[in-house]
Amino acid sequence: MANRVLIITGNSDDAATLEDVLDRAQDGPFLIEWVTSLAQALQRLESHRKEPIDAIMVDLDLPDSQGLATFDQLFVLASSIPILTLSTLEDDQQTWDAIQRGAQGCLSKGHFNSYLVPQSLRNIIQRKAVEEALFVEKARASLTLNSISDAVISTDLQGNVDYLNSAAEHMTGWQLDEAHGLPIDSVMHLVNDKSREAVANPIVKVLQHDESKLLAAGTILIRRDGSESAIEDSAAPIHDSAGRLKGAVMVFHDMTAAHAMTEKMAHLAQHDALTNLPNRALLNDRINQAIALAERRSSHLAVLFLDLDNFKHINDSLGHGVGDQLLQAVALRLSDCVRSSDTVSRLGGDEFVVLLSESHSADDAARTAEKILSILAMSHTIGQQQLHITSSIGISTYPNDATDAEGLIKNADTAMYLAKEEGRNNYQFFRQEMNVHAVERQLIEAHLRTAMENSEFILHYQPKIDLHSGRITSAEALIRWQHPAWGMILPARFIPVAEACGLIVPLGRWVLLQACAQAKRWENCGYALDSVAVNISALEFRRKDFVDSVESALRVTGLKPNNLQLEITESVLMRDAQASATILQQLKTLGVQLAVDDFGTGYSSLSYLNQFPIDVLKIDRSFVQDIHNSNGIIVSAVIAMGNSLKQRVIAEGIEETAQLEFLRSHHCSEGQGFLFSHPVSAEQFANLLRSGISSPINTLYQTTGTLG
Ligand SMILES: Nc1nc2c(ncn2[C@@H]2O[C@@H]3COP(=O)(O)O[C@H]4[C@@H](O)[C@H](n5cnc6c(=O)[nH]c(N)nc65)O[C@@H]4COP(=O)(O)O[C@H]3[C@H]2O)c(=O)[nH]1
Repeated sequence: MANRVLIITGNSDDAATLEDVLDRAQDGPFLIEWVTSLAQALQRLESHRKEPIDAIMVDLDLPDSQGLATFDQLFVLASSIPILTLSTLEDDQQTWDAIQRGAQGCLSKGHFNSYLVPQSLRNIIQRKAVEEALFVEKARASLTLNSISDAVISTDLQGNVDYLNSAAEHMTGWQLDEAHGLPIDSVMHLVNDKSREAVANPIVKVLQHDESKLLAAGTILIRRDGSESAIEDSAAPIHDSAGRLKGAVMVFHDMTAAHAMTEKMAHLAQHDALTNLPNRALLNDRINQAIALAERRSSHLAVLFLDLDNFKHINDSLGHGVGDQLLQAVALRLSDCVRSSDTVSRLGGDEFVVLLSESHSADDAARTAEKILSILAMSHTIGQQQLHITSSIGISTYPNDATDAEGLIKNADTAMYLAKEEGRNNYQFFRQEMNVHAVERQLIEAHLRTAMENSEFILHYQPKIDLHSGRITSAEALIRWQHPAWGMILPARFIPVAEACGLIVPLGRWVLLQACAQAKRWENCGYALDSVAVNISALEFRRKDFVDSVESALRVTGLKPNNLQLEITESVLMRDAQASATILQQLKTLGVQLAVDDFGTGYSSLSYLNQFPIDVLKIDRSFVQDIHNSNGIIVSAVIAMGNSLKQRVIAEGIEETAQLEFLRSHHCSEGQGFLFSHPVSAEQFANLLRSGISSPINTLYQTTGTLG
């Protein structure tokens, strides 16, 4: 491609010679433009962008400008174009000055006809092009280095800093011009994060061994202002084109945020997000560590499995927000109950596990469990509400109950279930036979699921007797499970399982329907029964559709509401007395009779009892059977209370004539128990209705004469 050359000279001979030599040049082709004055030259350069000039040849002595002033003015517009001055030998100083100011060289007048002229011109054009490319390359490198987030710092062969990019300036606190020439160690002060001892700069090692080096892990860079950041990366040698070592460069970046993020991720992986307590994974680690320690010291440890009683009810009725806050409050209280060497963890839901890693004896664990029970039972203020909650705890110990984390947790869980069955708000130590119990539960649950479809349940009925007339007043329906292989199973074995897995709801509906239908059949046969009584479990009682299901059973069977008695245990009623009062009121509106079962065992608040629309109080069997030892103090007090509240009192579990005599003499109106009859099938019950009760009661009536 032709190179465009601008010749600026007032001397037409010089111009002609130059044009001639360039025209003939083999290094060409050249396109020549000739102007005679500086003004014309400047004018031409204005349009340089449109038609670029590749080189300028200028005589500094022009008609309108002389000497270096000519060069200076020209250079303002043509700094990127290589310029050769045309001079005489006498102009030596001026030529030198022009080169100092940016000229690429000079051509001596009198030698313009030489083949060296086009050659020199070609050389300076090429050199300028290379310089330009280098400049662009350097600008690009500089821009890139200053816009990356990695810090880059380089040194010469002696390890003195010769470059820092912006990120390195920011991270070290040193500007390039301040750091330039300083030893790398004074600009980058490195220490180990743990030992705080100085760490050798990898640049020094690179210069010693002429090979790349990684920065030691855990290196901290101390900035000029004393602040610190964790850094990571490597250093490498810089070689010249001949492969000689010229210096070293180090690239590094701030790991502080990444380290913090890693730590946060590790924390999240091992902790429960809601309570910030260790989760199951971390708990397992801690238990395994504690076991290893206990093994070396031949000591003990204990695992407490804790479950909140009726937490689901709080969650369902007050919302998950309140439930979450309650769990957080429980987490805090639990943490306050134990030593710092112990671990409180949340497994999920309302299940917590406490590891007592320095439990010296079972008594230690029992004391902690008692402390936890009483501290959690204290009221919790959540927002505007005062919440009351109890908990059930199962305890397993190492090495007695299990020798690994999984076994200890599992056995404590099993013991916790027993604590629930024992009436909640208590703790139980694991015993090996509980495992048998747990396996049995699972088996029962599996069989329960098909028992309904296979019609394996039947109802037995136990008569309630008017203790003054001996008449059968009503029947209590009691469920039995006739398992094809296991035989007759009593409710104590399967009702708690059905309650725990929710099967009690369909089962309870079936009982209600069957009992109402049977009562209606007896009514149709002309048997005068006041009512049939049905036991209602906590889960059924709290269901929103419970009142509807009672109403539907009455409608379907045609039994009058007043002929149905619902027995609800005292502890179920008292668990949330206010809510219970509402449900009882709805049932009362329906017209059914309401009885408090197991009365005396559930710590009733008498003020509530007074508000409940209760018809019947059933004195728990344990009090009746204790009449002999306690002179019947509780029984007589309950009878007196029932009479004053205008509630009928029924005594459960009458087995002995002496008990019957006591009850009658204290004006207890009704009773049931083996003394009169065990629970019997519907047919046998019909026989009883026909023939009446043949039991010591009749003898009693005969000997005492009058009734009531
Ligand atoms: N030692 C002794 N026991 C006597 C005597 N008289 C009656 N019993 C027993 O005492 C229990 C009375 O029922 P409960 O207290 O409501 O206690 C019931 C009740 O809580 C529950 N249950 C029974 N049927 C149902 C049902 O259909 N639904 C629900 N939710 N629970 C039921 O199972 C519990 C146990 O029922 P059963 O095994 O049938 O046991 C019955 C009955 O057989 C006596 O003189 N001495």
